[in-house]
Amino acid sequence: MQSPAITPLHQAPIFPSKLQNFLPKIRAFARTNIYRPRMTSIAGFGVKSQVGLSGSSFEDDDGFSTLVEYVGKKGINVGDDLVVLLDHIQYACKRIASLVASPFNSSLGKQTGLGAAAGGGSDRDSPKPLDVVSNEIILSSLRNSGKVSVMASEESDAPIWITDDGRYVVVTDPLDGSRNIDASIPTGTIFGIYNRLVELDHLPREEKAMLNSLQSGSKLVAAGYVLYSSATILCTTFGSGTQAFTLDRSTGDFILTHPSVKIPTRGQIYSVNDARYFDWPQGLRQYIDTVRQGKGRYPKKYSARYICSLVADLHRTLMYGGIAMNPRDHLRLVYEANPLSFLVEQAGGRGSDGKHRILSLQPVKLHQRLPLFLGSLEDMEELESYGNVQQKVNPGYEV
Ligand SMILES: O=P(O)(O)OC[C@H]1O[C@](O)(COP(=O)(O)O)[C@@H](O)[C@@H]1O
Repeated sequence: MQSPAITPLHQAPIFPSKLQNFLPKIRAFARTNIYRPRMTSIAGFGVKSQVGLSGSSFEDDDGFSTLVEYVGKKGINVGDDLVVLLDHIQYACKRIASLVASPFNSSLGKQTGLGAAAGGGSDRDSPKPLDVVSNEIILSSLRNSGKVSVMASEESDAPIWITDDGRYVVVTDPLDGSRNIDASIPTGTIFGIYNRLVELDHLPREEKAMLNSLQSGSKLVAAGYVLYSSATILCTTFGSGTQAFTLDRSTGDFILTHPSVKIPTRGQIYSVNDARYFDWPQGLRQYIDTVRQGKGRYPKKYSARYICSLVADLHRTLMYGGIAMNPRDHLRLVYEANPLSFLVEQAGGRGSDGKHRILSLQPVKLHQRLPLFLGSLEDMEELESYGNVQQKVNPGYEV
């Protein structure tokens, strides 16, 4: 059977085209007629008190705040340019959410050798079509925002220069975990936002694109991930706490559901690909052996959870505590480790390569890989006390 024709990306609607014309009416109807619980009752979060903006006018009449309202003038006011950029990023992510949930995604998700054409380097896993499509969706949104000078993505060998006067630099993994997509396992988009370094404006494009993308994570202005799972959740930070918003499919808005996310100081869960045990260094083996027997500083047996989808494993870790780790040189510093470490730190946790704080590392290559440990403060301290936890033996795993 022939695969269905794919709508060109820039034309692909979030909602079916017939519905599109009625969207304003549907939204108005949903706002007034669909029962929505008061914010204070959602998931047990007392939104108004936790967010510190109690009763502020960025909430609508229902006491709800959308992402755009939250970052806008009546909310935390991150500045008009960043609001516009964020609005375009969330739009792109809604399109990706729709794509990964599409009945046609399994035909898109197969390896087709598009990797080389899309600029996949031999050093990296060849991208699958869904990665490529997601990349194009984000690139098109960043272009349309008019606010971005450079986009650096997992899917391109080199950063893409977009416009000279864009104020921001965006680093992104457009669709992490896409290797799991055929099994409908959660995936995610990761992004980080830097200011453009104006002092580099005089350099040739390629050079300034690369140098702008290799900024240290400590310079991030904002970062976030979007989890595509049973709910679509956008979790973000602007350097003053971490907030999470859940997509309301009836209106298409991201609603603030998890204000001021705080990772528990200790969890009872470790998240790692256990099959690599025999390639782990002594320190990591000892740590895992200890906590799973309940013989660590916290005298309870730990549980293992591993989805093998970084955003999903991290989201669970933020909610329940513990450590999400990949001890081998696999994850990327620039567009995975840095944005996620910024988020975790802003939620009160720690991001480390097993030896150093991630945000203190100076990237030297765009697709630089490293071991990554993200989690609760006390768990991270205990892990690092075991010394050698980085897996340096990294044989070619098939899956
Ligand atoms: O094979 P491992 O070491 O378990 O790595 C799995 C990790 O790789 C990732 O799939 C990212 O790698 P890719 O970008 O190459 O798919 C993460 O989502 C996941 O956490």
